[in-house]
Amino acid sequence: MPKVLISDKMDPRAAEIFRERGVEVDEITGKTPEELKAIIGEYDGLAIRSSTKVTKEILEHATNLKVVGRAGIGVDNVDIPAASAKGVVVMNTPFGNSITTAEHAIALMFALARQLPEADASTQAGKWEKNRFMGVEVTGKTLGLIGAGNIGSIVADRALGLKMKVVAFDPFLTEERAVELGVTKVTLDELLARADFITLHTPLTDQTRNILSAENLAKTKKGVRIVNCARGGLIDEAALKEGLDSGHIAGAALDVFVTEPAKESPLFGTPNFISTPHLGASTTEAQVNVAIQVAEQMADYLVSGGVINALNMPSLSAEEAPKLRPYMGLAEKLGSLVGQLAHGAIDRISIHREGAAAELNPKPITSAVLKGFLGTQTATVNMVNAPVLARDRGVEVREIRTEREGDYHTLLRVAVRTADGERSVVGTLFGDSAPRLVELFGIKVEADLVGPMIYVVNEDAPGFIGRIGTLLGEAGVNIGTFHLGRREAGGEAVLLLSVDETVDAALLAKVKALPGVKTAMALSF
Ligand SMILES: NC(=O)c1ccc[n+]([C@@H]2O[C@H](COP(=O)([O-])OP(=O)(O)OC[C@H]3O[C@@H](n4cnc5c(N)ncnc54)[C@H](O)[C@@H]3O)[C@@H](O)[C@H]2O)c1
Ligand SMILES: O=C(O)CC[C@@H](O)C(=O)O
Repeated sequence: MPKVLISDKMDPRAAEIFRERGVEVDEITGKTPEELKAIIGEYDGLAIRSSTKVTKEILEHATNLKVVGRAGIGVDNVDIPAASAKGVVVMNTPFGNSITTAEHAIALMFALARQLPEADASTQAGKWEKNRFMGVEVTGKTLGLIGAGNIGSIVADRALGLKMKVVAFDPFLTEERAVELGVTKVTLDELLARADFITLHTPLTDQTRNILSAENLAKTKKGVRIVNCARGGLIDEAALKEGLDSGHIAGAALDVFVTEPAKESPLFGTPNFISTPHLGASTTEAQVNVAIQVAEQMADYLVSGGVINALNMPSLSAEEAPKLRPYMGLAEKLGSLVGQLAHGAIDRISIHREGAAAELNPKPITSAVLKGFLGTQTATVNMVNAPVLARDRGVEVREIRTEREGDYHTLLRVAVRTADGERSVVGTLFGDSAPRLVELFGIKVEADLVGPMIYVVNEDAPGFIGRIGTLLGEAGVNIGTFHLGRREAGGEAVLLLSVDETVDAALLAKVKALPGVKTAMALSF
């Protein structure tokens, strides 16, 4: 039974769902990194929010770990490259807390517009400073949205409902989507010049870090009010403090900080500055949503191989998984075969799905081909990092589908481009489950690709099979299966033999020395 650790505070529904789905679960929160290292080896899954830092060191101790599930959106606390290198799938729950976070941004915008926290503190201090707190309306004002993804678009919807005008800066926002959202797509400079309120909704990346830098803050309209419920680091906190002190910025509300927990900050105590302790996702509804989603996704993966919302692996639903599994087995074998046989640099792999295979989700099949192919070059490849490794090695990957059925009702064809031209291997599933090679470099040959094998290319001539059989027999090598194919009678022939143990180089040299043999290689699957 797979075992999961919930290491951050999470709604109890998560543990219930794991148990209902046949996954053992421990809830142990508040562990130090050292304590986590000591226990992580026991677990197949790790369910977290933002407190647990899944570092390279933790992953090194996670000998059984298969999946990290983030109950939330941001995965800044997970070393995804290190997880990918270990074949650990990293998932998040991209939608469960979006409404809640958008509502928090709107709440902070209103809190700034009417100075609610300061008015509250003053009133409760018995001051009744009615004349001190003069606010502004949001109606008719321009909201500048930096990032118009899930949360940004909900904020836009709510702001439009409040009769604000919304301008958005997001390099990935299409004109069509902007029209659909009812926002005007603008450049960052236009946004800075026009916005009465600015709200940020991007991830923290090299492009977005300090997107509100001192220079950009200086380009904002005097009296601007700024909200950040996305990630600390999007705003230069020192420059923000200067802008508030000078009065250029009328107010700022931060839910997120460069350093969290933010126990101290030069911003604390600044007039017109509001802060919350990373509460964007903290509503009962959002926490139930993300807890349920993360547990369902992780249990699907651990129990049936379904992959949803993974950041380092293609999606694969729990329904698809059983259907795709035999194809992934076939794909890996074909990738491995072509990796073992094709010589020289390969700069392109094409994966053709034909007949029934054309209907399937291509991504897991592609990952499996690449895993098989790259597995002949490196031991550290897995389904998760295979596409990245292929890209890093300059291998272009093409996915091609043909609905039409040929001789077989379902086929996978893996073709590689080498300096000598394109070479392909083709396989099918017998009985929809048993992987079988049916063509090798243009020659029809049916074979199971299992265990140690010998591949021989020879001239088709009488007596050859007897000679190789005798040679292997004399060397004490037992032949399991024997598969023959040829281009035409008397032409080039291919022989694939499965043997009970790997043949050594000396025996292989004797095979190569047999009359008519052009190539002889040991293969393994
Ligand atoms: N405060 C919280 O508790 C809380 C809760 C949930 C999410 N978040 C954070 O909110 C942020 C947004 O989440 P989301 O679900 O909307 O993400 P999303 O991926 O749906 O949207 C992000 C948007 O940012 C845009 N973007 C990327 N690079 C950009 C750039 N250089 N300039 C402008 N736009 C850029 C993307 O195109 C995308 O549209 C994330 O950082 C997430 O971690 C915080
Ligand atoms: O888990 C939380 O409370 C914060 C979540 C939030 O930062 C997110 O990115 O989803």
